[in-house]
Order: sequence, then structure tokens, then C-alpha cells
Amino acid sequence: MEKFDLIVIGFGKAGKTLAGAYANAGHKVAMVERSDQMYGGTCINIGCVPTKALVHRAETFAAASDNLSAEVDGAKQFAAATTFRGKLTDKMRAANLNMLESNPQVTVITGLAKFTGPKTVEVSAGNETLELSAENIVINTGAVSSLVPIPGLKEAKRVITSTEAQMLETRPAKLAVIGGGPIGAEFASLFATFGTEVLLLEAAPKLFGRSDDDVAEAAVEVLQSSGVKAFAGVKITEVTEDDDQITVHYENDGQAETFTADYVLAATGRRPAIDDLNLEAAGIETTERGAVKVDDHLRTNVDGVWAVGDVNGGPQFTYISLDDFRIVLDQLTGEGQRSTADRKAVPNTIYLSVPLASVGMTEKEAREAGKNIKVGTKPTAAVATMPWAKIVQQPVGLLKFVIDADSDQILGAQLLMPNSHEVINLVALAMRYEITATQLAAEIYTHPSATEGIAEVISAAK
Ligand SMILES: Cc1cc2nc3c(=O)[nH]c(=O)nc-3n(C[C@H](O)[C@H](O)[C@H](O)COP(=O)(O)OP(=O)(O)OC[C@H]3O[C@@H](n4cnc5c(N)ncnc54)[C@H](O)[C@@H]3O)c2cc1C
Ligand SMILES: NC(=O)c1ccc[n+]([C@@H]2O[C@H](COP(=O)([O-])OP(=O)(O)OC[C@H]3O[C@@H](n4cnc5c(N)ncnc54)[C@H](O)[C@@H]3O)[C@@H](O)[C@H]2O)c1
Repeated sequence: MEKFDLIVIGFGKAGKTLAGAYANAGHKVAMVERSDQMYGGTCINIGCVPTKALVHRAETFAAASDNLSAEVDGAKQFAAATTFRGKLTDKMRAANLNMLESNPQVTVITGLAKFTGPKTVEVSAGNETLELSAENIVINTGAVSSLVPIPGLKEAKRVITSTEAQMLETRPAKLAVIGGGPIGAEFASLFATFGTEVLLLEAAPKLFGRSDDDVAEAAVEVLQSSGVKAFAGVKITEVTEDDDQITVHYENDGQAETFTADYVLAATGRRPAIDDLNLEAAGIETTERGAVKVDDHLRTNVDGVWAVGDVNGGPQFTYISLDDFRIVLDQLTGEGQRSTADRKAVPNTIYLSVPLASVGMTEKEAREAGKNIKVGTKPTAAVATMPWAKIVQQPVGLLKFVIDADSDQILGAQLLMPNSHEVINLVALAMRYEITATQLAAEIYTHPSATEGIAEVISAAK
């Protein structure tokens, strides 16, 4: 039994950052990761970073095709993009491993971890096992793709998840995507840009249903302009396949339809990765949705055991996992005051060919909450003071601000425009620190830039 001050299970964003920080504070840390292909976790290996590398390459390809008015080979560009993706993740994985391995206080152990008691963990790799113990244990095992119960889906060989989809070396001619959340929408958009024929099927009545209707409609237009055919409110009845192809059977507007493709990408959500942890041995409770149950300090019901990142059932974003790290570090080395209750105005982005970035309330939510509001909305192309969108040849989308008419505080923003994934952070900062809409609009911004357009839209609010 090897004794540590802290065992981290899973090399995710929160866990790796905590391992480094706690080790630097003079403590002995074990980092356990089940796969040598996952040092650094989901984000850098199979999540945010590699997918955005593909999105970026798809956009570069689209711009080149437009500008050269030439037949640029989408299949070739797709293969080059996935090669680039692989090289990028290899480098980042090695750097992440080195970051912890080079720390004399950290031991990186590759193997599957499971609890054997509240303070003990067994790690197994092949026939070998290792027993570890620590006063403090952090669970950071992330999430796994979750398949919905559609007849034929689970058994089919041509059903892939986001992990396999980003590792395809050859561009598929046809792809069916089930689920129009961030994963489905981003993959549909990028594959279609490279020239794959993509059909996106969403069960909910509307695509981008968390946005206001006008924003969601504009986002669907952006998706369609990338070449995606998309339907919402569909019911998928069955998936069948032969050696070479797979067929999705679905009902759309009461009509039975089929789509035959090379692959079906199942993008219907990700569930917390708890199956292998043997949580019962430690007496750790889970929620009805299968997450490790935590309080707002991310403590489980067992003293000295925390759960951070996707596994605790919170919002599945890398920046939330990073904030989880801060909350636990504050308990281990600080005042222990930080909690999830401090979070305010957390933005998110769906990476379409212009990103859809949002923060705070939609107009609908603000009205339902009985707020007295002003709304500023302008199509990207109509924002005269933002030539940036035209310069980068993407004058598409919509900007929308929801403002409290009494306090002048920004209640929310939905930005579907070039670089909105950056601009949204400024809006979120203003919301967090209660900078008023008038103050935000009166700032001095660089020109030409994507940021400067927000002043015009805020000023037009009524
Ligand atoms: C395709 C895709 C795109 C995404 N894009 C974005 C994006 O653009 N922006 C964003 O903010 N978020 C994005 N996300 C979500 C984001 O990647 C996750 O929220 C984030 O990586 C969660 O990290 P984590 O800290 O929970 O742990 P993870 O990074 O998931 O790490 C968990 C680790 O634990 C290991 N593990 C699991 N079980 C065990 C065990 N029993 N023993 C040992 N090790 C174990 C796993 O192998 C894994 O390496 C995306 C996700 C996906 C799948
Ligand atoms: N840009 C980003 O920040 C980013 C990108 C990718 C993933 N992520 C994270 O990863 C998580 C998982 O993403 P996701 O898109 O897989 O999950 P999700 O839960 O966000 O979306 C899944 C979608 O599938 C639909 N669906 C469910 N069953 C269906 C069925 N039978 N037929 C058709 N549609 C069906 C749901 O209605 C939903 O719209 C997200 O919660 C997100 O936080 C974030």
C-alpha cells in the first residue's frame, strides 16, 4: 500500500491542475489515468482542442475555395486536417504528461482506478495491481458518450461517437448525425464544409432550443449555409446496416423517411464516467442521473473525497472543470470559501461556421421572469460599425442583447457572428462586475474588430 497526500483519479482539467498545484505546495500526489492515450484528459485528446482544430481547418478550406474560385479537393483537405489534428493532440498529450511527470512530488500511474474503501484505491493494468491510500481523493473521471435506446443503434458497426468521428482518416461521402447539441451541430457543420453530405436529426421540437427563436433560426441558416440538411422534431425509429452502409429510419412531419450513409454519428449526450469506480466500496452516493453527488463545495458525502468536472453532473465544459479545481484547491490550501454558488454569467459557445456564443438570459426567459427589459437585435450584416464581419467574409448571423430597463444591467446576450467566442467573454465580465449596458457601449474598442459592434446593438436597444 503506497501512501499519498492526494490521489487524483482521471487526468482531466481540474485533476491535472490540482495535482500540479498541490504538489507545488509540498504534498505527495498520485495521478491515476486509465489510458496512455488520454494524458491531459478529454479536452486536449478527443474534445475541445482537436474538434476546434478540425473546425478551423474546415473554415480555412471554405475560405480558400471561395477566394480561389477553384475546385479545392475537400477529401484531400479533410485528410490533411485529421493528420494535423493527430499531430496536435500527440504534442499536447506529451506536454501534459511531462508537466506532471517532471514534478518530483507527483507519481503518474497508468491503469484503471477503483475504490476499495473510503481512503483506498486499487489501480489495475493488465495483470498488475497497485494499492494506494490517501486522506484526500479527487474523482475526475469525466463523461462518456451515451447512446439512446433506438432499435439497432447499439449493435451497428457503422455507428460512431465524436471520438471515432474525429479520427476518421477518409472523408465520408455521407453522414447522418443524431442529436443537434453542441457535438452534433459542430461535427455536422465541419463535415459538411469539407464536402460530406450531412443530415442532422434532432428529436426536440427546435434546433438550438436554448436560444431565442430569432437567434435559433439564424443559427439554422448558418448551419444550412455550411451545407447541412437539418430537421428537428423527428423520431428515429430504427437503424439498419449492411456491410458498406447504414440507414437511419425516421419520422419527419408524420412521414416515414430514410437516409443511407457511411456512418451514423450518435451525439445524444455524455454521461458521467462512474461505471468502473466501485463507488459502493467507499460508500459514495450518486444522483438519479448517474453523477457523483456533490455539494456546492464539490464534496461528496464521504469526508475527504471530492468529485470535479463532468463526473459531478455539472455543466460539461472545460472551463467549469477548471473552476472546480479552484474550489477544491481553496479547501485544501486556502480558506475554503469558494463554491459553485459564486458562479455568475457563465458563457458558452457552439462552434458553427460563425460561432453561436451566449451568456445569461434569453429574451424569452427574461420576459417569463417578469423583467422590464429593452432588447437590441441586429443582423451581423447590418451592424455598420463592425466591418470586421465583412473583412473576414462572414457577414452572417445576428447579435442580440437583453437589458434590464430599470437598472441598465445586461441580463443576457446571444452573439452569432465571427469571433463571438471571444467577444462573449467581455460581455460576461461586464455582467459579473455590473458594468452597465451604457458603460459597455461607451468603451473605446479597437478597430476593425468584432468587439466594436456590440456598442451599436446595445445602443439600439428598445
Ligand atoms: C467532442 C467534444 C467536444 C467538446 N468541446 C468542448 C469545447 O469546445 N469547450 C468546452 O469547454 N468543452 C468541450 N467539451 C467538453 C469538455 O471536453 C469536458 O467538459 C471536459 O474535458 C471535462 O473534463 P473533466 O475534468 O471532467 O475530465 P476529462 O478530461 O474527461 O478526464 C477524465 C479522465 O479520466 C480518465 N478515467 C475515467 N475513468 C477512470 C478510471 N476509473 N481510472 C482512471 N482513469 C479514469 C479518462 O480516461 C479521462 O482521461 C467537449 C467534449 C467533447 C466530447
Ligand atoms: N462547444 C462546446 O462548449 C462543446 C462542444 C461539444 C460538447 N460540449 C459538451 O459536451 C456535452 C455533450 O454534448 P452533446 O451534444 O452530445 O449532448 P447534448 O445533451 O448537449 O445534446 C444532445 C442532443 O441530442 C438530442 N437527442 C437525444 N435523443 C435523441 C434522439 N433519439 N433522436 C434525436 N436527437 C436526440 C437532444 O435533444 C439534444 O439536443 C454537452 O453538454 C456540452 O456541454 C461542449
